[in-house]
Amino acid sequence: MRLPAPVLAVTSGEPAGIGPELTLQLALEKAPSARIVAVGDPALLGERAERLGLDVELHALAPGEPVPAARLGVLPVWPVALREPSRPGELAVANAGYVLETLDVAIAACRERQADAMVTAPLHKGVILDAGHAGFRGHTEYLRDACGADEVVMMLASDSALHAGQPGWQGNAALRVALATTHLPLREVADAITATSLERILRILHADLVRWFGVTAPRIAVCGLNPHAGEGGHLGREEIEVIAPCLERLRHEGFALDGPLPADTLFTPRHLVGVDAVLAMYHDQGLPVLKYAGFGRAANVTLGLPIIRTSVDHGTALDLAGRGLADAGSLRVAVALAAEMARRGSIAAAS
Ligand SMILES: NC(=O)c1ccc[n+]([C@@H]2O[C@H](COP(=O)([O-])OP(=O)(O)OC[C@H]3O[C@@H](n4cnc5c(N)ncnc54)[C@H](O)[C@@H]3O)[C@@H](O)[C@H]2O)c1
Ligand SMILES: N[C@H](C(=O)O)[C@H](O)COP(=O)(O)O
Repeated sequence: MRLPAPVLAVTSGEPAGIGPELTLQLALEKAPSARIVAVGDPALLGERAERLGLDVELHALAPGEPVPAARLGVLPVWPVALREPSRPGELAVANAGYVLETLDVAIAACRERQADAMVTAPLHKGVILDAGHAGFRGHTEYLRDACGADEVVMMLASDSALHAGQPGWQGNAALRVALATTHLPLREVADAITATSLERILRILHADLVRWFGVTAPRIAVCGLNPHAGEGGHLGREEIEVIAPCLERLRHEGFALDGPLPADTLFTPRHLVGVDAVLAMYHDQGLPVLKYAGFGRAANVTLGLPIIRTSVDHGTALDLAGRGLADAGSLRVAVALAAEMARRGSIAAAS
């Protein structure tokens, strides 16, 4: 069955960061896997294209106008107006509302089936908080709330094809790291890991590995929270009181779960053999490993949403913005992953 190329709404992210220039590069792909529509300010994108000498023609779409087939050098745009002009590397609180509006446009388009998936270029959490959007934590949490989901799971996945070819790589071709907690101060992490939250997260991770990644019987390795997974209770009791009982309950339902394991050795190549995903207990337990193994060659995906959302594995890189130095590799992986997920979704819906 030949399906039409999926439509991906790509939010161009923090206007002072590298998001706009990376988004423009998508129009220069010779073999695009999807129909891309950027969400952002056409004047901003035009200014960045000119500054960097990128030969991209912007095509602002009118409301209801269909997203055209991909054409080299042409970038369709769903226009959102900047609140004030933006300069590379200079954050402006006035534009925080603009960034959030780009997300709202993409979320609505996915929910109304005008887009098959959304892909997000990086935003700057600090400037959104400085602008007064109290409680903002990141795309993941914003999407959870906007879509009315009880729980979502952040997972970063390295691109297996690109990754396996890298010199020196000895681990699994693909590494997937999901998080039990996301953007929380470390001080709050232990209290946030409860039997209920952990069980919900493992159910979402298991179901979405099957649904979106074609893993028939996922095997998930689960990190402990404390050093050496608590050293038998001497270095913390969360493993004994919360994590292990939760894993045991789910094993009775047939889940293939290893752990809780000491995170330092779990992430060694030998222990990752046959593992489909690792569940880390917090952001900086899991993501440094993934980023060490494949920064710029991995994508972030939000599991448990009613829509498809992927993102880059990096931030706004204000130091590189407007200089043409930013690597678009992760955005390409995020686009390829979203396109693949959209195709899987269409095939499942058609069968
Ligand atoms: N998906 C997202 O929206 C996302 C992801 C991560 C961080 N962030 C946000 O970005 C902001 C800045 O975060 P940070 O400084 O910790 O991380 P960062 O990823 O922006 O920068 C870290 C380092 O990596 C480099 N780098 C980042 N992206 C690169 C690219 N594409 N090509 C080449 N080099 C690149 C930067 O120049 C810098 O040296 C923060 O507000 C953070 O919350 C957003
Ligand atoms: N935790 C992500 C990372 O380090 O790559 C990043 O902060 C993005 O998170 P959101 O997708 O929730 O914005």
